[in-house]
Amino acid sequence: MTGERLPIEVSRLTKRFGAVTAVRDISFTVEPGRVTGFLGPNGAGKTTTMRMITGLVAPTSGHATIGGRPYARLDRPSSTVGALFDAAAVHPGHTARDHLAVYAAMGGHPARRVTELLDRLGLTAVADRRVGGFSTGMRQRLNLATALLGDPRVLLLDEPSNGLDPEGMAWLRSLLRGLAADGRTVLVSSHVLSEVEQLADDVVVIRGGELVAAGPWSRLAGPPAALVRTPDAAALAAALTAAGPDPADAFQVAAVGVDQLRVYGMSTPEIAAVAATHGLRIHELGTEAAGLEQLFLRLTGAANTTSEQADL
Ligand SMILES: Nc1ncnc2c1ncn2[C@@H]1O[C@H](COP(=O)(O)OP(=O)(O)OP(=O)(O)O)[C@@H](O)[C@H]1O
Repeated sequence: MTGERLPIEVSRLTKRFGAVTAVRDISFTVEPGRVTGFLGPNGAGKTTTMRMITGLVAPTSGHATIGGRPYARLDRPSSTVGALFDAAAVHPGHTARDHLAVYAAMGGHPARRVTELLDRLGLTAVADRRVGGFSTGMRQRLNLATALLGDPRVLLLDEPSNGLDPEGMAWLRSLLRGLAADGRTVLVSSHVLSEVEQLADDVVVIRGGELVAAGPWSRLAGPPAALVRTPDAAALAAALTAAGPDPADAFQVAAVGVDQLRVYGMSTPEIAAVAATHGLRIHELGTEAAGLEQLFLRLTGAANTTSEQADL
């Protein structure tokens, strides 16, 4: 099994809970050897999708496969897929060592994995303390250790960065990078843009149960936006829109305050040329670095995600 590369394929998955459609006809691929961020606001359908991939929730329609097979048809599911959902299954009276020992026994994993993972996840010093007294960050480490017990080739981690401080985030990043570098498939959900930006190579963005975008982060982020400071903002926005290139969805003009425009999909020389043609004044013209927030703004037209830590 060692070294197997197992992509996750999600194909036209839909899940309805009564009147609520939690996930609607979404398809994407999670590649081995990369960290994929699964991004969406609370209630977007991330957990439901991940539960469908691991067979915990039956889809209303569509299917998901891991290395070409549905989860239920994997030979050794608990050694192939490690999943972290929530801390509910941690008994507060158990020590971290007991907790891992119980899960190792249930999964048929060797007892030495407990000591190895306590060490790898930085939990050796607290291994004999009761989990009930753990901080959220320590609990997250314990949950990750549990997901890694079977040395799985595929990891599905639902909000593993919850409760981690900046040092914890750096640690998580290097852990996930190491797992992916070894050819594992890593899908990690978050509702915080900046976290996904730090952790992921690829991004799958969902909103309201629907797929918004999927692909390598570097390609989705695209070229940087242009920023124009002009006293003729409204007239320039109209002129740029009239001259806007195809495909229309890559081009967008957004007002930033009264005298500034952010323009996607048009170069600064092109913007200057449109302004000159219409006799409009430009006081400043430059580009801003591409980022996930801008990607998200461009894809959804959302207007209020300006701070560095912005949630979707
Ligand atoms: N068992 C269920 N019964 C009814 N509705 C559900 C159930 N599970 C999820 N939902 C609904 O489906 C939608 C998607 O929920 P889901 O938990 O998948 O989103 P999420 O993106 O993981 O959000 P969060 O980050 O808050 O966990 C929500 O409207 C939720 O209320």
